[in-house]
Parts: sequence; C-alpha cells; structure tokens
Amino acid sequence: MASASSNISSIKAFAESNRASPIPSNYHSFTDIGDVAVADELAASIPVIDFSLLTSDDSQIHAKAVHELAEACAEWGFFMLINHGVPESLMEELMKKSQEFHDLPVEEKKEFCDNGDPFSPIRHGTSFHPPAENVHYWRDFLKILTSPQFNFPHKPHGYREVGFEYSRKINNVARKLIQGISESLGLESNSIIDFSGFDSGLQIFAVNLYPPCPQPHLALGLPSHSDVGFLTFLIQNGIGGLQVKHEGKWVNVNPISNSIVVNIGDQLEAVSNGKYSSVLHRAILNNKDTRVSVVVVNGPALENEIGPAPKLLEKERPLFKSIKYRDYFLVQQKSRLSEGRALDQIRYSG
Ligand SMILES: O=C(O)CCC(=O)C(=O)O
Ligand SMILES: [Fe+2]
Repeated sequence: MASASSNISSIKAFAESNRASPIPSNYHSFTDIGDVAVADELAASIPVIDFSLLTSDDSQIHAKAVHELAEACAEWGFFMLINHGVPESLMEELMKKSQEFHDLPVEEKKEFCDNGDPFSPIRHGTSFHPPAENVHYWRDFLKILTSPQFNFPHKPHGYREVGFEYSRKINNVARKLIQGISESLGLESNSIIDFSGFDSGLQIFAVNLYPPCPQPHLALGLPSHSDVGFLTFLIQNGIGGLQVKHEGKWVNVNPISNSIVVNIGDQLEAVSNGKYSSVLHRAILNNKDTRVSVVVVNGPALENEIGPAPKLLEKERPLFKSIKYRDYFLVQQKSRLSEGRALDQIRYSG
C-alpha cells in the first residue's frame, strides 16, 4: 500500500520501489478532467524558427527571419529552433550525463540537496514547484546557477565540462535571439541586452526527471506555469510530455529532431509591454518511460530593474510595473496562484 508521502525525498527511488501501487493521494493533480483535453490538430502549426536565417548577413533574409520570430513570439510565445549551431553530440552527451547524475545513489546526491534558498548555487530534490493545495509533483530536479556563478556538480565525471560548454553556447544563441526580438519591437538591436545587464545576467540550468508513473492521468510532472527570465531552452531524451497552452487548449509538443524548444519568459512579456506572451506550459507523465528534460533559463542581471522598454512607453501606457529581477524571482518562487501567474502581481490593473 502506498502511504501518505509528504516526506518522499526522491520520486525516482519511490517509483522504483512502488511500481504497481496506487500513487499517494497528495500526488493527485487533476481535479478537473476537462483540463486534460488536448488539441493535437494545433501541434502541426507550432512555429519553427531557423536560427541560421536570423543570423544571416543578407539583410533581407535577416529581416524576414525577424518578422517570423515576432509572429512566433506574439502568437505562441513559443517555437522550435532549428539550425542553432549547438552540436548534436554535445546535446547527447549532456543528456547522458544529466541522466547519470540522477542515477547516482541517493547517498551521493545528498551533498547537493535542496536547502530551500532559491539563490543557492545547486539544488537537488523533488516536487519543488509551489503546490497549490499541498499537491506534489512526480518529478526530481537538479537546479544550478551557471551564471553569474558556475557551480556544476563534480559528478558524474565530465559533467562540469559538458555543462559549461552547453550553457555558454545556449547563452550565445539566447543573446542573438534577444537582439532579433529587440529589432522586432522597433528597438535598437542591443537595447534589451544593455538595459537588462544580460551579459552578467542570471542563467539557470535545470534537469527534470520524471519516472514512469503507475497512474499518469492522475498526477503531473510539473503544473501549469510560465518561466521567469527572457528565454527558456529545452531539450529532452526523446520522450514526450511537454504541453503548451495555446488559445485556451493544451497542445502536445513533439520537438523535431535536433531542435531546441524555446519559450518566452515573464521578463520578456514585461519588456515587450505585453506584445509577446510568456506561455503557460506543463509536463504530463506516462507509465512506461523515464522522461528527462534539460532546461536553460536566460535572464537579466539580478540587480537590474525590468519593466516595459522605455521607448515603447513613448507611444503606449505601461501594462507592467518595473521591478528588480531579484525581487520578481522571489515573487515567482512563492507564487501559489492557481495558474502560476506571478506576472499578475506586477500587472497594472484597469
Ligand atoms: O520538462 C518539461 O517539459 C517542462 C520543464 C519546465 O517547464 C521547466 O523546467 O520550467
Ligand atoms: Fe517551465
């Protein structure tokens, strides 16, 4: 019999020793069955952005790519990035090492355990997303601040090196996408980079591990939320589970081969004064395969005030208050709003 489980410290270990049990009731996430409905007909229209066109020296090709980027950000807040230049072999190696980290004996992972401080350089644990009503999530995680510090675990062997290389490469891709996004808003290419302190900004690296769940339709890996920061980059181990909310419906995301899934975060919605939306997304479960996702969030410097770009406010009224990224980060961590919309806390009403 599965018992009450608020003290489960590793879902992976729990799932391995309770393969057939009913899951503990505090992992039941779905109260409204209607929320499970999925609009698969929309999956084919998920935008695809070709990074090599965005970075082209040909100004016409570049301008067309900026336009497509703007459309993807405005209509979906989310896209698949292809031809991004991050080697496939690096992504595979990173995925392998990330999985190996979670496979380490529980004893060995103890030194990285979550101490509850959101700015802790390394946090490892389970079910950290703020539960709405004491609901837990079927996920173990590793979260690392890769910038401004760099704090990769020293095990498994070689993880630091591959983690460093991947984080740097993603940061460069993020920088160029943000330049394109600046242009698409009618701002100078470096405007958002400069006023947000992006070059000394916070970069968070996270590994989510979702073990098979005996009752996948009752629980969630991660509840509906939007991400902090400017842009989030996600790769996975070939197992699906990510859903994004589009026009009020959940859409399954099945990334095309060698692409990186990118979504807009709350700070870009604020900077764009609501033109680009920080998309709601969640992770669902299955009962067969362990799913691993590696997520990198790229954002402003912690001490910089982030709000609508001043140039946009020459012609429109602000929809969001400016707030230090550090303070926003804490608001989001504590947010227990049902849809995880920390953004509502800095939105002007009326
Ligand atoms: O694993 C996934 O598909 C989603 C992960 C995610 O949204 C996150 O880590 O913020
Ligand atoms: Fe997310």
